[in-house]
Amino acid sequence: MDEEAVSSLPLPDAFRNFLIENGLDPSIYITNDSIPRYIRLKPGCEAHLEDIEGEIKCKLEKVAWLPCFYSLPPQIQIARSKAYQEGKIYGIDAASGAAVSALNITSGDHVLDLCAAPGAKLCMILDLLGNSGSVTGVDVARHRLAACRTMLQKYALGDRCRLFVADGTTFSLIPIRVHSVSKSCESSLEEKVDAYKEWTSRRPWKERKKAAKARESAASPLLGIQNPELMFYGRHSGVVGLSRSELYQTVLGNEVLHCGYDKVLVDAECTHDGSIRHIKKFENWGWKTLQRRVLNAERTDDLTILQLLLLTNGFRLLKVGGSLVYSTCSLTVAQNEDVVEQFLLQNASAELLGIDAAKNWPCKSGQIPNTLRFDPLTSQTSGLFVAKFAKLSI
Ligand SMILES: C[S@@+](CC[C@H](N)C(=O)[O-])C[C@H]1O[C@@H](n2cnc3c(N)ncnc32)[C@H](O)[C@@H]1O
Repeated sequence: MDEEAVSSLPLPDAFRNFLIENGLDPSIYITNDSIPRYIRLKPGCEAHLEDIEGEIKCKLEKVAWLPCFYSLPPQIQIARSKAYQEGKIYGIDAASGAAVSALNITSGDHVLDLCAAPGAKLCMILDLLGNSGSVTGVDVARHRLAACRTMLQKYALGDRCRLFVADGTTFSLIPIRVHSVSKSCESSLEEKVDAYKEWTSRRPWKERKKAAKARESAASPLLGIQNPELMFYGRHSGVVGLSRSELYQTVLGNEVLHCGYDKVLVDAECTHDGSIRHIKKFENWGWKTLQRRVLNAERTDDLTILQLLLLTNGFRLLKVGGSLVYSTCSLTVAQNEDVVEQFLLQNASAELLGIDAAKNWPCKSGQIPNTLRFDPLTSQTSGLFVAKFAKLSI
């Protein structure tokens, strides 16, 4: 694409310069306004498809390469529809759906979602698990995780989920199956006094005060590392009946190799440059804010450090034989292939895997074989980078 055509794209200068500095071709965003919206139909709701189409007054096109996904024109609003309000459909980009599919979730898996909020991928993972396994969602941003909790409740998907406000680079809790093995022999009656009861949003004042106090002290660096804040847990998440010490039990050294998660998703914080819908929000907030808060070179250097730390900690919590998907909605090499390369250099037990299902996916290979890149022009989706790793025993 020649320079004139690039400069006529409806993109802010700061963003266009960022793309050029990172060797990205701005022409991939040319189809911007025609990229469809995607929804995922909750399993079991297929019979309602015609009613849903009637409600939103448009035909839903089945996405041939991704089960349960449908596309619709970008201008169609679904938020007011009954199907959306009743949780029969939820919005999730098809590339995000592919990242979750790459995890190959199977019945009974214990899954860790290390950057979970606002929670579209978490919902899909829970959908895929049905009445088995568990999901642990972690996010450092309390308000975003609160939105995630609301989403789980709306779609009635939270039964096997627990949510923690925590830093994913240091989060250390393993899936609850380990606690359930040890709890009968190790817990004293005294500990059981503070056993978790069924979760309710209407917690007594005394309990809320205690939680707020714990949060306050967690903010004070002088008082050392605090337990992550448990923000939500479903009835079958394994939390109900545990004492605090059982919930916050961590494992030592190599134990995690056997007791860790079966699957881990690290959908890392990034510059979001693959998602023009996200970038365009800065039209209202001011392009200067985009430059300062998102595209700033110093901040992106910090981001790549954070991404590597998140990937490393997610992998640490994976059991041997388990698999991890790393994704970002950035298309820069620095936040993707470079992070993957660094990670592989530092982790001899990590193997970069091919993604079988991807043979039919409308995406390109990344700069490292086996990694994938979705972009708006090639894929008719938001931009997304996906890499999958296995944990070997060494
Ligand atoms: C790309 S978004 C995740 C989107 C989410 N997976 C979904 O599908 O809706 C990245 C998330 O990482 C979170 N985050 C940033 N730094 C983090 C950290 N150190 N630990 C855990 N989460 C972090 C952000 O708050 C943000 O919610």
